[in-house]
Amino acid sequence: MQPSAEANHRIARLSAHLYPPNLQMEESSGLSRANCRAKGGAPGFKVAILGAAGGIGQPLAMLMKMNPLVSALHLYDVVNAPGVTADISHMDTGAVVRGFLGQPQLENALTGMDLVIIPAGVPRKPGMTRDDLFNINAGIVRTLCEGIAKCCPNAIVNLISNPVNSTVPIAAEVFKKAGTYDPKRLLGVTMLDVVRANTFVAEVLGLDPREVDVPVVGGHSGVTILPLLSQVKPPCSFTPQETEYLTNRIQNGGTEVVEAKAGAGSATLSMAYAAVKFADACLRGLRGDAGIVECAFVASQVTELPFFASKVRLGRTGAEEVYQLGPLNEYERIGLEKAKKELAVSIQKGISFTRK
Ligand SMILES: NC(=O)c1ccc[n+]([C@@H]2O[C@H](COP(=O)([O-])OP(=O)(O)OC[C@H]3O[C@@H](n4cnc5c(N)ncnc54)[C@H](O)[C@@H]3O)[C@@H](O)[C@H]2O)c1
Ligand SMILES: O=C(O)C[C@H](O)C(=O)O
Repeated sequence: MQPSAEANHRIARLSAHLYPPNLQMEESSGLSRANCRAKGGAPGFKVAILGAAGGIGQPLAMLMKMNPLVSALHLYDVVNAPGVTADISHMDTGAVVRGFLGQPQLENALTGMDLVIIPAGVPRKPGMTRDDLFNINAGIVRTLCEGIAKCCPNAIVNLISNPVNSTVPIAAEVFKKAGTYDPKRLLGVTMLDVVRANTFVAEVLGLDPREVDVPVVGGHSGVTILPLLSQVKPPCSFTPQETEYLTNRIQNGGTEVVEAKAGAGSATLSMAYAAVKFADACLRGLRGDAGIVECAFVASQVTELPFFASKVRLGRTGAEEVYQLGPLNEYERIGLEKAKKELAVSIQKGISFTRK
C-alpha cells in the first residue's frame, strides 16, 4: 500500500527533525519512517559534542547517548558527522541524535544547548608536548567558542582540546569579547588526571580504584598536573619512593599513552570515559543535585593565577564554588611552585592569542 499524503508529510517532518537537510537518508522503500510516531520533547538536557567524529568524540558520543539525563545529543564535526550520527542514532536509548557537518551547520548544532563538550582539535604524536598543539587548536577553539557565545551563551562548556592550560583562557577571552563570559560556566576538563591518579594509587595500595579519590590540582600538562597524595581518600600514607613514582606516573600518563600508540594519537577511550564522568557530574549539578564535587581547570582565586584546577562544587549555574587546596606537605608545596611557574606562561599565551 502506498503511504497517504498525510503519512508522507509526517515522514518529511520527522526526517527534518532527525537530520539536517544534507544528512537526510534516502527513503528507498517508502515504508520505514512512515510508521514512526515521533515523540516530542522528552525531558532532559540538550548536549552538543564538537569534534564528535574524532578518537575521543566517537566513544564520548556513544557514552552520552547512554546517559539518561540527555534528551538531545548534537554531534558536530568538520568530517564524518553523518556516519557517526547514523550509527549512534540506532542505539535504543532515549536521547534523540542529530548530526551537523561543517562550519555552516555550527549554529544549528549549538542553538538551545545546555552543555557543550569540546574535544575538537589535533592530538599529540610521540616527541610532542601539548603546547606544540597550540598553533592549530587555538584557532579551532576560538571559532567554536564564538559560535557558543552567539547561539548558546548560557551553556556549560567542558573544554577538552589541548593545551587545556591555554585553550581555557582563549575561551574566556572570546566570551569576554562577546559580553557573555560567566566564569562558572567554563570548565577545562582535567578529569582524566583524576581517573589516572585513582587507578595508579589503587594499584599501589591494593585497593579497588572505585574506592579511591585523589585530588589533582594545577593544570593539565607535565609538572602542572599536581596530585595531592597527602589528601587521598581513604586516608593513607606513601613512602618517598611511592610518592615519587606516583607523581611521575600521573604527570606523564598522557605521554605513556602517546608513546604506546606510536603515532596513532593520544588517549581517546579513557578520555571519553573521563569526559562522560565529568559531563554527567555537570548535568547532575544542573539538575540541582547537592554535593557534586569534581576537579576542573577554572577561573580561580585559589592562587595568584587567573585559572587553576582544583575541586569545584557543581550546581545549577556551573562551578558554583571553587575550593581552596587544603594543607599541603613539603613535597606538594615544591610541586605547586613548579606548576604555577609553567601555568603562568601557558595562561598568558592563551590570553595574548585572542587579544592579538
Ligand atoms: N583534556 C584532556 O585530558 C585530553 C585528553 C585526551 C586528548 N585531549 C585532546 O583532545 C583533542 C582531540 O583528541 P582526539 O584524539 O579526539 O583527536 P582526533 O584527531 O581523533 O579527533 C579530533 C576531531 O576534531 C575534529 N575537528 C578538527 N577541527 C575541527 C573544527 N574546527 N570543528 C569541529 N571539529 C573539528 C576532527 O575532524 C576530528 O574528528 C586533542 O587536542 C587532544 O590533545 C585532551
Ligand atoms: O597526552 C595528551 O596529549 C592527551 C591528553 O592530554 C592526556 O592527558 O592523555
